[in-house]
Amino acid sequence: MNLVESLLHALKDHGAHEIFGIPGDFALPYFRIIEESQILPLYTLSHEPGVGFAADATARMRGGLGVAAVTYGAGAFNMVNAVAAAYAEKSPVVVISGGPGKGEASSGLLLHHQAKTLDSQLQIFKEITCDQVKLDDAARAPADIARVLASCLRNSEPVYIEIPRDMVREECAPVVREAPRAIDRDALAACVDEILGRLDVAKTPVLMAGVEVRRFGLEEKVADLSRRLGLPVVTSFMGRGLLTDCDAPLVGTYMGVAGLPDVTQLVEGSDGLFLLGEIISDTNFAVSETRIDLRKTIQAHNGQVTLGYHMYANIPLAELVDEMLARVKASADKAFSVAPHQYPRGLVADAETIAPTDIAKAVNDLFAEHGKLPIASDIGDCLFTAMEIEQTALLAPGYYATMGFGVPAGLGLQATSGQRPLILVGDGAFQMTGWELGNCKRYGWDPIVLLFNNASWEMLRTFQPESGFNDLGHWGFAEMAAGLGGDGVRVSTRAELKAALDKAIATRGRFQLIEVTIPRGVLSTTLARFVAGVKRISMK
Ligand SMILES: Cc1ncc(Cc2c([C@H](C)O)sc(CCOP(=O)(O)OP(=O)(O)O)c2C)c(N)n1
Ligand SMILES: [Mg+2]
Repeated sequence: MNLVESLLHALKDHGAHEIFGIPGDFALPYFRIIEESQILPLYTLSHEPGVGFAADATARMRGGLGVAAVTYGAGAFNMVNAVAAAYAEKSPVVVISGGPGKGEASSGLLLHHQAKTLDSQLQIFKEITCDQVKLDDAARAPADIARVLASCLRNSEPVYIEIPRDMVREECAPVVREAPRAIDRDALAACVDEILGRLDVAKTPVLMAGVEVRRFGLEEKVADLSRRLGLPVVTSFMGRGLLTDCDAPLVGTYMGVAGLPDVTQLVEGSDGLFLLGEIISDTNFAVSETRIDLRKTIQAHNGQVTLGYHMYANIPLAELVDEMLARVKASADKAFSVAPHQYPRGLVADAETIAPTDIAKAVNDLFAEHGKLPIASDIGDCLFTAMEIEQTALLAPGYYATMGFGVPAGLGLQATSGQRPLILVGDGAFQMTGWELGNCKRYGWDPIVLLFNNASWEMLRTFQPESGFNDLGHWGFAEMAAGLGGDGVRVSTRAELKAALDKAIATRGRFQLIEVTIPRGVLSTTLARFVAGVKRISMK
């Protein structure tokens, strides 16, 4: 077996299901082996940011590893932002880059695609990955690959693998998975004792499920644990979509001043807030009505548990949840029932213009009639609108907040799960990566795309209305769909929106782009609450 085949088998063995990529001359040799070996399916896209976002989405949607394959220099550097997003949001993406062969590295010439030194790329990716390797020694390669892929899964963070292009066909032994790292069982037991003790004395304990619960495949177990403990469950803004298909007492999404008052009160009034797998970020906690004293919370994330002023190191989330389940038996007297939140429905299909919350109503009506679709959302008001849509699987960069994620993530979602996605994207973000829809026809993907066209960087305008640079003008997105291989329609009234969604859900095999004209300055209910809340807090 050659070195690339050994890597591909290892990727599959560690949970990769497909590869997204764009080749280059430094990558052609290893792409050839991907293509001829058929070990993992390869999907090529048009721009490396899309490759990174799509690979990230496959890991978020299905678990396991996402794989983004690129060429050296221009390709890899083009993907830095998407990998940074995956790192920030703890998504296990394996970055594979072709690289200069060992012979050419010593040619004394500056190589094309080289930035500063030949190692600059590796150095830059060290800042946004948890482990790295350059496969320049076939004898060492199996152990190096095992180490790096184990790091990727253990930390749920991206890793970087560079393949010198003259190494790809070197004979290489199969990769043997690293043994799981041992943990201190006594420390784990003491930690669980302390957590259960804290929760037991709390009058209003609450469990907040964060993204690590999904990343480590723990949703069902966490739902079971919350029922046994009799804890109401909320998700953070980033964690929206978690536990959707589980039998958990899920109250809603905590968004501080921008969220539902009863959820905000439940979280901010709790004397036992258990943050499980949560990223302690500003988008999750900075807009609290009453500042949450994080020192009084129980925080389990990044492989450690913090209670008050002390911390238990090396407590993997999966081990913690398993140990708690082993200690807490089901107890009917702690059963906790939650009145399901009523999301807006019943769009009036009339000649009125469309507000983002009308879009949420139309989608909720569609879900009620045809069943739910998983959602991939970009950032902007489309993501705030997603908070008004029924709970469903949701992929979105809710913390790192990069634009451009939505469309490629929807393609990755459909490629890895086979499910038809609903993509929510603003006009500004669509201008960045929306063109990846042109790849749908080759692969038979047929997302439904709701393009929120307010002809503006509206989120920026809400905070700086005096700036004219937020005006984007009207692009004819609907007319462009046909040229990209899909169907496009522009809608300006609520009746047109309903008709367009009815047609889209009934049409398979071609992407359906619905360009929704939204009057300038009209925000979703959630974003309006967020802006008012942030302004109110900033004046305190
Ligand atoms: C890659 C990238 N570039 C710039 C930004 C800054 C930024 C926002 C965040 C705050 O940093 S929100 C926003 C405007 C988004 O416009 P659009 O997609 O049309 O959505 P909407 O009109 O609903 O705002 C920008 C430019 C970003 N988040 N990501
Ligand atoms: Mg916009």
